[in-house]
Amino acid sequence: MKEPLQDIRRALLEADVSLPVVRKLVGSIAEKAVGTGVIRGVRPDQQLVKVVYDELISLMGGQAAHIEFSGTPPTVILMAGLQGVGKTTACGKLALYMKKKGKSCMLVATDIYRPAAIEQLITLGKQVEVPVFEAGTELSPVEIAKRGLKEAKEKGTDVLIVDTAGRLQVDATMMDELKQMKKVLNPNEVLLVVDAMTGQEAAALVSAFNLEVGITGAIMTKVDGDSRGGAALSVQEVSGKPIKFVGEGEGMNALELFYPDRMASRILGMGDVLSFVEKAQESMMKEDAEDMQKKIMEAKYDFNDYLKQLNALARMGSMGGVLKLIPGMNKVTPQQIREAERSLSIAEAMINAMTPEEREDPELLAKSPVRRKRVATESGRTEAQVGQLISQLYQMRAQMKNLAARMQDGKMPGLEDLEELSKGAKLPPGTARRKKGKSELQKQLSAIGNKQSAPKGFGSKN
Ligand SMILES: Nc1nc2c(ncn2[C@@H]2O[C@H](COP(=O)(O)OP(=O)(O)OP(=O)(O)O)[C@@H](O)[C@H]2O)c(=O)[nH]1
Repeated sequence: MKEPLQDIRRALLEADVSLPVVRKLVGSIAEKAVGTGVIRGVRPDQQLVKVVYDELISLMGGQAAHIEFSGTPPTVILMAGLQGVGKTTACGKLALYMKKKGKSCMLVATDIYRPAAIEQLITLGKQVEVPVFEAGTELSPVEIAKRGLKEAKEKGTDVLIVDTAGRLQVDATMMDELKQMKKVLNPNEVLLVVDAMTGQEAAALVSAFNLEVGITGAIMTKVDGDSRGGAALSVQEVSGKPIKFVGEGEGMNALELFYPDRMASRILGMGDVLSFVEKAQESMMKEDAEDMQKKIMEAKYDFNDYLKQLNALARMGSMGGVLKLIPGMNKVTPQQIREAERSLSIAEAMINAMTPEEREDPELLAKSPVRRKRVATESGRTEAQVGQLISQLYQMRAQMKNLAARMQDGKMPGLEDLEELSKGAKLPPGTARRKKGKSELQKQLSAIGNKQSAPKGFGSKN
C-alpha cells in the first residue's frame, strides 16, 4: 500500500488540502484499508482510491446540506466573506435559487463603504427579479440590516439575504460589524463565502470567521476555476460546518447544492478510476465472476456466458463509457466507440435468436447450415455474420485455455483480456474477420494492457 498511499498523499496536497488534514486522512485510510475485502475485477490500489474517496465524502459531511428555513418567515441568511470572493454574486444566485424553490425573497445591501457594491447588488436584483432593500451610504450597516428585516416582515417575505461589506483581509472592524448584525438579525444561517482558489489559507480564514462570528455553513465560489477544491475539506475540518452551495460560474444560474461526492472526486483527481471501481462493484456480481472463472478453467465457455459478459459490459455503462474509464483510453474516437457498441448489439441479437441448446452447445450451429440460416433470419443478419460469431466463440475458447494456463502459472488475467474477449462481438457487417495487423482500437487496448497493467478482469483472485 505504500506506493498508492504516496500517490494519494500527493493528489491531496496538489489539491491544496492542508498538510495536517492530509496526514490525518492518510493515517486513517491506511487503518481502514487493511482488512477491507478485495473486489473481484478491481486492482487493490484502485480500491484504495475508493477507500480514500469514501473517507473524503464522510469528512465533508456525507450528504448535501440544506438551508435551515425558519418556522416563521423571514428566514434570514447573513452572508460573510472577504472582498472579491464572490459574495455579492452569491447573494444574487441564492436569491434566484430561492425564487425557483417558490420562496419570495429580498436582498439587503449593507456595504456602505463601496457604493459600487450596492449598485452591483441592485443590478443583480433586477436581473433575478428580486427586490433589493438599500438605504444609501449614510446609515450604519447594522441599521440598514435592521430596517431591511422590518420591511421583509411587513411584506411577509420568505427569505431575506443580507449582503455585507468584505475586506481584503480578516480585520477586527469587519468582524465587529458582522457580530452586531448577527445580534440584530438573529439569522437562521450565517454563510461564509469562500473562494475555491484560496487553497490552504482557507483553513485559517474559516477558523477566524467561525470563532469570531460563528457560521452555520459556507458557500464555495469559483469551483469552475482551476482549483482542485482542497479548501472544501478545510471548511468542514476546522469549523465542523458544511459547505451548502457551490458557485460554478459568473451567471446567476451557476449555483448548486454542494455534493461531497463530486468534490471528493475532484480533489482526488482520479474520477475515472473511481467510477470504474464503482461500476465494477455494481455490475460484476461475485457469483458471476466465480462462475466465469470456473468456465475459464474448464474451457466450457458458451454463448450464455458470452451474453452474460455482454450484459455485464452493458451494465457498466455503454461501451463508450467503459472504454473511456480505462486509463489512457481517452483517445478512442467517438466513431470507434460507436462501432464497438454496434458490434455488441449485433452479437446480442444473434445470440438472442439461438435456442437454449444452441447457446450451450455451439457445435450444433457449427454443424448445421440450416440452424445458422434460421439464426441469421431471426436476428436480421447474414449467415456469414452468424458464422463469424461462432468462430469467434471458438477463438475465445482457445484464448480461455491460454488464460487458464496463465492463471495456473500464477498470472491473473487483466481487463485487457476481458476487452480482448469482448472483441468476439466485434463483427463489422460483411467485412473479413482477419484483418492484417491490429486495428487502432486493438493497438491502444494492448498498449494500455502492456504499459499500465490495466485493472484485473473478472476471474482474478485479487
Ligand atoms: N468564475 C467564477 N467567477 C465568479 C464566481 N462567483 C463570482 N465570480 C466573479 O468574481 C468577481 C467578484 O465577485 P463579487 O460578487 O463582486 O465579489 P464580492 O465578494 O461581493 O466582493 P465585494 O463586493 O468587493 O466584497 C466577479 O467578477 C464575479 O463575476 C464563480 O462562481 N465563478
